[in-house]
Amino acid sequence: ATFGDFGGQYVPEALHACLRELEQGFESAVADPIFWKEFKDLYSYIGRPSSLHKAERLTEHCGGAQIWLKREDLNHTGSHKINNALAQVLIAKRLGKKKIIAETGAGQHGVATATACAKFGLQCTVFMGAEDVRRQALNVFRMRILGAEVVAVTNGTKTLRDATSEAFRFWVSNLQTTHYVVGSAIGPHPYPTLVRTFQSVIGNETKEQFAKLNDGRLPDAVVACVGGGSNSSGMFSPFEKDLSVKLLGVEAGGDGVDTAHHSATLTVGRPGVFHGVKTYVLQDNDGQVHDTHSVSAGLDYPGVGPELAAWKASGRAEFVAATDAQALEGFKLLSQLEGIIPALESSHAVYGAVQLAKTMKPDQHIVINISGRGDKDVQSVAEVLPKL
Ligand SMILES: Cc1ncc(COP(=O)(O)O)c(/C=N/[C@H](C(=O)O)[C@@H](O)C(C)C)c1O
Repeated sequence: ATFGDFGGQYVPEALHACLRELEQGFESAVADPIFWKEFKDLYSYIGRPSSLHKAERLTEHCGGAQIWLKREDLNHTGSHKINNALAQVLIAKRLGKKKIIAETGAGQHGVATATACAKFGLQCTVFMGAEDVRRQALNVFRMRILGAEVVAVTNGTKTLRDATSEAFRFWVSNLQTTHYVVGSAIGPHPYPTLVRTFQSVIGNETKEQFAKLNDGRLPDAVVACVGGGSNSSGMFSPFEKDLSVKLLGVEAGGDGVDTAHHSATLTVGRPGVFHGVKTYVLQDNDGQVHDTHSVSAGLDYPGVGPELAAWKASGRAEFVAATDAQALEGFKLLSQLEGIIPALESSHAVYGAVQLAKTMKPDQHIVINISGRGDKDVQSVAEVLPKL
């Protein structure tokens, strides 16, 4: 399946059989009411539906649109990652897999996968760049306490792209027994479709909750941060056909998109193949993939989901970048105006939404997806707190 010119399976022959098996497992699961009942039975474990409520003081601060918050940070384990991890582990069980592997950067996806494996009794190994092991130590402790093995990956830049490459290398030689739970809407088909399908619980709930609170109407804009693209495609996809709803994705502008230190793949990248899929990539003129930077580990990735690349190409969604400093501003605003400490990843969406809200009228409405909570980040923010 492709998304316009994007998507596909650019992988070695060795992976074709297991991707076909996964595609069949995914399609039979989504067609099976028993699977959806199993998934729905997990809602009380996750804490679904996550709440949608007004951000009164943030709205007042901006003096423009009414701002609403979709609280994926309140899910069990602290982010939206649990939605996809649980669904993929259910599918792995239906495929008779005994072992689960995952990659992680911020550690949230690793914790979500370790949690799902503890819940369903599968062996779990998480690959994590050694640099990320250092900067997200809290989540490494959590993964280990949950019974997962954490493999610190020391080659390359020791961050997410190396962890993902290592996870694929391990998977190729363990295909029969192992399912790779990919953490974002990236990778070869069927992963982008599969991950977006399970994350679209975010946008579907938002649409229903907002209508109930606002006489059946739609919001005027929905905003989400963009790393690999799972929380954004999950929030955007249910609104894709509602053309009156603006879709705004906020990427990691790092030290500035005019510098070499950022992860703004859709803002300044261009079409290419990366991690098995045709999408947008941050690359130089010879196609060498750039090293990236972001204050948030979860957005620190040179690729992005092919569905977002197609929405950029078609103009259905708009993408902007927020720098590290602007994300820290968003982190501070939500903490001090709403009493909610957001993940640094989500802080990018807060900043982008605040800028947009200021250009809109008080009778218009914006929903921000708060993809995760900031406990994991308070240590690194504390270092820059005086400047906050
Ligand atoms: C709280 C939070 N918010 C947003 C993101 C960005 O991931 P997407 O929603 O897939 O764009 C993340 C991404 N976290 C991943 C992780 O925890 O491993 C990330 O580092 C990798 C899966 C890409 C996140 O943790």
